[in-house]
Amino acid sequence: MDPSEIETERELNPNQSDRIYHLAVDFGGSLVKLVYFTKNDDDEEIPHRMALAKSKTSSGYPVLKGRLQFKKFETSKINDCLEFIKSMKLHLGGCQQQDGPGTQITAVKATGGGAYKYADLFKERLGITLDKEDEMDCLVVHQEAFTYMDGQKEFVQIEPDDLYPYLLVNIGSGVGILKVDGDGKFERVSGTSIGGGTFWGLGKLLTKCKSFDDLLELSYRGDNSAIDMLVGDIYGGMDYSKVGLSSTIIASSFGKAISDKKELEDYKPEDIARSLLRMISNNIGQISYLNALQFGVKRIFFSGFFIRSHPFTMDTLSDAVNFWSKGEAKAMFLRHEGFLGAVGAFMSSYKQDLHELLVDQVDAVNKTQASLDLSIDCTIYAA
Ligand SMILES: Nc1ncnc2c1ncn2[C@@H]1O[C@H](COP(=O)(O)OP(=O)(O)OP(=O)(O)O)[C@@H](O)[C@H]1O
Ligand SMILES: CC(C)(CO)[C@@H](O)C(=O)NCCC(=O)O
Repeated sequence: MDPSEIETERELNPNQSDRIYHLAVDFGGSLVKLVYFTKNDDDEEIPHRMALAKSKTSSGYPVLKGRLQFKKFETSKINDCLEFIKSMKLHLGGCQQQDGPGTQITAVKATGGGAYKYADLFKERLGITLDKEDEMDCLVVHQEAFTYMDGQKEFVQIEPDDLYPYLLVNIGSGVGILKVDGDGKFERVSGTSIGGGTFWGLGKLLTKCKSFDDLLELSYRGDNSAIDMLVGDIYGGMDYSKVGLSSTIIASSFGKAISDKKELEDYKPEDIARSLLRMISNNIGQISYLNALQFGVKRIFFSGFFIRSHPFTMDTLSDAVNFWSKGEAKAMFLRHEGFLGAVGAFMSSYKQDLHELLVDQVDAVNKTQASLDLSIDCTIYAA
C-alpha cells in the first residue's frame, strides 16, 4: 500500500491519541489549503509545545516530532472544508476534550483573499477568528527545489549564500511574480491574470470536463498541432531558420481554428486541452523569463497548485524559460508547490520561536503527488 493511503486513512479516522498542535489555512480563489501538525502520543514522547525546552537536540534547539498534514478543498465547497475542520476538531486542537478546559483554539493563521471573505463565516460556524497573514509574505519560505527537463527531475543543492536574488512565480488562479532578495526581503514585481484559473475555466467551457484532473488527464492524450498553427503550417512545412524558429514551434495558439471549417464539436477535447495547457504554460514561462531578465535574476522558482508536479506542465514551463533565455535561465520547481502559502501561514505563527521545519520522510511526498492530500513526517526545531 502506498504510504499516502495509510496516512490518509489515519487522517480520516484520527487516532484518539492524535493531538493537533496547529492549523493554518490558505484561502485561494480556486482552492482552500489546510496544513496542520499532529503528534501521536504513542510516538516518541515530547509532549507539548510548552514542554519543548525539555528536549533539546545537539544543535541546542528543542524539537517536536510529528506529522504535517496537508488537505485541500475547492473554494466553492467551503462548507466541506468547515465540516472537515469540525469533524476533525481541528479548531479545538484535535481531541481537546481530553485536555480539559482552556485549550480551545480561538485564532487560526489564515492567508489568501478568503481570509477576509470567510472571516465572518468561520467566526459564526466554528467560533474562531482568522488571524490574517499577507499571502505574499506566506509564499517566501525555504523549500527544496528541482529542475525538470525532458522528463528528468534533478534536485538542486542551493547554498544559502547563493540563493538570492530569485524570482518566485506562484501559479494559482492568477499568477503572482515575486522578486526575493533575502530572508523576508521581497517585492511583488508583476503578475498575470492568465493563470491556473484560466486553464481550468476555459478548459471546462471548451471540453465540458467536470474536474481539473480530468482536464489534465485529457491533455496528456492530446495533440496540440491539430488546433495550434505551427511555424511549419505557415512556412510550407519548413523551418524559419533565419530567425531560429523550427517548423514545430507554435506560431499561433489555436490559430488553426481560423481557417479550419470546423465547429468546436469537430475538435477532439484532448487536443483542445493540450493546446490550452501549452498556451498558458508557455505564456507564464515567457512572462517569467522577461521579468527575470528585467531584474537580472537567473533562477525562477515556480509554485502553486496549477503545477501539481505534472510532467507536461513542468516541461512546457522549463522549455519556455530555456527557449527565451537561450539556456541562460533555469526553471525550478518546489516539492510542496501547492501548499506553499499554507505552509507559510503555518510557519508565521512560530515566527518568534520556530527555527526550522524539517521534512524527514521526503519519499512519502514524492509518492503522494497524485492525491495531493499529504501527510509527512517532520520535525520542528524551535528557537
Ligand atoms: N483539484 C483541483 N481543483 C481545482 N483546481 C485545481 C486542482 N488541482 C489543480 N488545480 C489548479 O490549481 C489552481 C489553483 O491553484 P492554487 O490553489 O495555488 O491557487 P489559489 O490560491 O486558489 O488562487 P489565488 O492565489 O490566485 O487566489 C486552479 O486554478 C487550477 O488551475
Ligand atoms: C489576486 C491574487 C494575488 C490572489 O491570490 C492572484 O490571483 C494574482 O496575483 N492574480 C494576477 C493579478 C495580476 O497581476 O494581473
